[in-house]
Amino acid sequence: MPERRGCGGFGIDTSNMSLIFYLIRHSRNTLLVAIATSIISGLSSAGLVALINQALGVPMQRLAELGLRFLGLSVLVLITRAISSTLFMRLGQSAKATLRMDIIRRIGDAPYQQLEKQGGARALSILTDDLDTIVVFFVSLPNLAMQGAVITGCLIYLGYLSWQILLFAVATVLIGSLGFHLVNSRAEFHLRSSRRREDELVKHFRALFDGAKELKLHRRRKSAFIDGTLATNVEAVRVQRTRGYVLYAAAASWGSFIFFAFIGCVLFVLTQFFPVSNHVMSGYAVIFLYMIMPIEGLLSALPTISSAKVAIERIDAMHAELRPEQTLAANDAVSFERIVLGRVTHRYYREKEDGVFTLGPIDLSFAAGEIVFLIGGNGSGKTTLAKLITGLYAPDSGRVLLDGQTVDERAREAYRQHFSVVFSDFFLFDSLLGMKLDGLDREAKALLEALHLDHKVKIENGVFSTTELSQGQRKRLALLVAYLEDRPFYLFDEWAADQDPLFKETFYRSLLPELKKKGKAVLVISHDDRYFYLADRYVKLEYGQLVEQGAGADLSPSHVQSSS
Ligand SMILES: Nc1ncnc2c1ncn2[C@@H]1O[C@H](COP(=O)(O)OP(=O)(O)OP(=O)(O)O)[C@@H](O)[C@H]1O
Repeated sequence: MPERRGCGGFGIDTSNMSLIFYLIRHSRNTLLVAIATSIISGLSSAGLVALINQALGVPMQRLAELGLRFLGLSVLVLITRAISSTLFMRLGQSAKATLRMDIIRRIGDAPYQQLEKQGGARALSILTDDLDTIVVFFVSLPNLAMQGAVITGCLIYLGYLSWQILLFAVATVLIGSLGFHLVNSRAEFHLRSSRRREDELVKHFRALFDGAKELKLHRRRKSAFIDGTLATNVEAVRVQRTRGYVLYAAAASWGSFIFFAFIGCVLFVLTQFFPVSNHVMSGYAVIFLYMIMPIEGLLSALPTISSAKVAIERIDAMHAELRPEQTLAANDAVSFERIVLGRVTHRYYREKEDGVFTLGPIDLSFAAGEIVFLIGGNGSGKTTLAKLITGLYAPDSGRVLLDGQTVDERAREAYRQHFSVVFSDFFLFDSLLGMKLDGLDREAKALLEALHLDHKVKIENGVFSTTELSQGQRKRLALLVAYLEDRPFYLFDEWAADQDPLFKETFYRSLLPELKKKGKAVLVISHDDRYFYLADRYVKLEYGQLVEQGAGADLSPSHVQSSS
């Protein structure tokens, strides 16, 4: 049975499950122990208050016995608090690691088209800020649980002293929560908006580095970008965050006010209607004093809880959007005879221009041992066609056939393993990832020499000594990686554009024929018209349509002859 891929990380399909539930399930036992110890610790603290109050009213000879119980409870508080803090700390970090790997795997499994559309800014911001927010929440959980337990314990003791007061306390909590809920939902709205703004900011932060040359060379551009675009976004985040936190502060003040109003009503009003003994009265006072800290603690933790909620929503949303490709696991492809494109199309919808670019319908075929040149003007759709041919894009309509078999979603991952590609916007990893190491260094060194890179780059255990090279040299290194991949279909997107004339010659006259001789299919996207005639076949695109094709020899080399 072929292995089915495309599930969430850790082999669990999390697609229909909120991540937080997945996390809770993932570490259920630890979480249960951590919560239980927090509650025990909180209740024991409340027990200490009850003991203190009891001690105020008992005869001297019972003090020793109460003292022993007090000592026992104190030790219990100490141990349970230490256990719960440690466990929650570990849970926080493991939640972060789990979520991080889960998101990374999701991104790895998502269709290229989706990644291209989404861009990296939001994912980066989730992988850093949102996950940190969740850790902060986990770390504050033991305190929250303990404070909750202290309050519950105090309320129970209050109920034991007087059930009427308990009822009044419950009514107060309900009224308090109602007001709090109204403020909180508004504060969350501001938090959400500010997080979205921050995604934009991450994009601009990148431009600050990627566009450093363009900014340095143009003072007004730099000032428009920094004082305009960036400052506007930074300011918008400041305003929204401030509004959110001010609302939380208002909610916390409201909570405090309600609590003190409750104490005032009990001590100064209700005791008039339900007279109590001095002992019960002092019990109320001790409980109220003891409850102030945890209540303030809970109220000040509101932003942490809400931020974690927003972070989880964002992770869930990204999870839902990054639908993994339902592919079968793929091995390296050995060979193929023919790849056929049957009336394939691809459309880009351009929101800003309110228009579409349509490539196709295109009929094409490629055979092993053949060199094909893909030519055409800028924006005619050559790179888009390359992404369709290599399986990075699924056709919007039409189909791709590999040796007569339709390449559907399940087969696409295996299909992609047929291609070694150097795109014009290629990315160069600093090591030969995913390749077998035996003999690799030797082969790579020979290629470094052939590509005149041996004086610049060394290779040791598949790791390049540097990738800090000129653009043309980096392209040669990318070509080396493609060579070592040794796959049946080679695609070069304007590879020779950055090469000096000598290397252009080597590329078109030696490297390409060599690949052909090895039985590889080769597709070369090129604007070098002086070499077009070297192709076995050429295809020409204009405005997304295949307008011309024929034998390379039909394209006159007169240009070459006259210039040489
Ligand atoms: N990711 C994208 N989203 C939306 N439109 C796109 C995207 N990529 C390309 N396009 C549009 O599709 C058209 C074809 O682009 P493509 O990169 O395929 O052209 P090309 O023939 O490779 O051009 P060049 O010779 O300049 O590299 C262009 O008009 C471009 O604006």
